[in-house]
Amino acid sequence: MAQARRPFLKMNGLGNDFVVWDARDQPLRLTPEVIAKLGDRASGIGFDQMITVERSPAGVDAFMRIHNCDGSQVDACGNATRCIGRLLIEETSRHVVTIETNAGLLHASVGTARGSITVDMGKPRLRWDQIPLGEEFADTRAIELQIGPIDDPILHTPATVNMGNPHGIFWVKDIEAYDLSKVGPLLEHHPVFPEGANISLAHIFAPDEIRVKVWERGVGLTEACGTAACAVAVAAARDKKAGRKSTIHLPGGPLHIEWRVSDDHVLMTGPTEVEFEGEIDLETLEWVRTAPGDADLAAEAFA
Ligand SMILES: N[C@@H](CCC[C@H](N)C(=O)O)C(=O)O
Repeated sequence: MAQARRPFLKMNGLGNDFVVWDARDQPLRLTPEVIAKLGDRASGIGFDQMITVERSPAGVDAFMRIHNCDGSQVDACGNATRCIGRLLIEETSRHVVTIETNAGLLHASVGTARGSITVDMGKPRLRWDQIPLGEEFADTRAIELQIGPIDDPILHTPATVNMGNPHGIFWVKDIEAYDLSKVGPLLEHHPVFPEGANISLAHIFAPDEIRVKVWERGVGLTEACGTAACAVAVAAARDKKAGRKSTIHLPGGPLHIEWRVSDDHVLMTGPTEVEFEGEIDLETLEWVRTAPGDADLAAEAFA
């Protein structure tokens, strides 16, 4: 049966962008092929992740299903959790909402800076089989892995962290000195990461200030990755390279991360943006913008 035109929202967190469907009353399941077509920036809507908001089986505010733009389904997306948190906070007029994900229940709340949202991303998982890694490593702060010549590796001994999804973090002196679009795919699919991994280059340039560039699993280079920011902050604090609160500077802007001492939870704070509202014909995949987003509305207000 032909599906009617479906409304969607285009949102982003620091340029890490999403198409968001409200499927709470009208279920929506798209094939990986259709998701990949929609995600294509040349011929589709274009996004890093597709987020389907569904009714929560656990009975909390909503369930959030996450697909990368290659069509793969994944368990966690930090920036999208902030975006969905914002929508639910606006909808319910509450200060805190709970979002069910395949990585657990996450709480989103109004952040301290204007317009910002804080998400409690839960506890990082640090054991080799939780990340998961393909073989046993007693210490996941620096695992044996290198690419390039044995005696002069290009990148080596990453820290590994699971924030609901797997992350490998390489400490470097200059994140721009590497072509992450070349080494990223090799590392994402390295056999040491049986489920693949998001790969970060990280440089601590001042106390608790870390510059990060991310190659996202199932996507490629992105402007920002919330779970990577959390993973880097945890890896830095674990290794005493930084304190429990740090600012992670991504190409799209900064995220503030706290790895709370009292309960080991990781809190991520940063902005969200509605880019526009749209509608799509799911038969033909033709889509149109139907309403402006935050930036256009702000511009209109000052015109
Ligand atoms: N952009 C996200 C991470 C999305 C999932 C990731 N690509 C994976 O495959 O694990 C974020 O903000 O965390």
